[in-house]
Amino acid sequence: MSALFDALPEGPRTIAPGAVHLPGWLDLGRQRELVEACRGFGRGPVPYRSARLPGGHEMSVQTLCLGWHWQPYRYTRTADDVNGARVLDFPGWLAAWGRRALADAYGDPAAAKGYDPDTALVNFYADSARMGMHQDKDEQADLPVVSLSVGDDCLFRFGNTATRSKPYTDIRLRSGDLFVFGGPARLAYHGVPRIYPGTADPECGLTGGRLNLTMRVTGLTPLAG
Ligand SMILES: O=C(O)CCC(=O)C(=O)O
Ligand SMILES: [Fe+2]
Repeated sequence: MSALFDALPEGPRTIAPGAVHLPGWLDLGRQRELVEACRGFGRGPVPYRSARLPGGHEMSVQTLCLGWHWQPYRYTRTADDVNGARVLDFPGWLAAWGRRALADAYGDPAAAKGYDPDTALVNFYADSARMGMHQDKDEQADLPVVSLSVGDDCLFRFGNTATRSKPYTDIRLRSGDLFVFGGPARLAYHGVPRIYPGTADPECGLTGGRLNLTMRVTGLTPLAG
């Protein structure tokens, strides 16, 4: 296990082949660092916003993107549904966290070494925000998604690759938890049916709500978009 991060209070839990939950992967100091970084991203050229779905419905989470801008359901370099600005570059330190996450989740440092995420979606959930069951399938690469959570606990529902309904596993994701899904679980449906307000340790850097960052490999070329 990495020296940069505290020893895990519980070991990794395999939820499905390719899907691993590592409770408490980020210590409180790292959680605060991530919160601070995400606050800083919001002062960048593109603010957090609630994405609008093609049917007109606005998502209840507020999202900011790094590297590539995601809008339902595609990636572009500029935030065309916000203010047209180019999103911030994907930070090198975050890619390093992603490699460490993969090494810890799968116990395969060699495979983790080549992981080079080029986009991240940072989601902020207020108390009543939620995210419906969906697949992360706008990427053109099949490399794993690395998910980090800080702030209030949530109910995270991790399902199967065929339908948005059962069978699924309900997991409580807490501040500092890492969840990785790749391989046969890469296209599994997942969602966040609820947040548990007031459950975060204020020392994590967030006094309310939940922050989740997922990093991914788009498989898009830098000249596109
Ligand atoms: O908030 C989470 O834990 C999941 C977020 C998610 O599924 C997404 O951004 O695609
Ligand atoms: Fe997702």
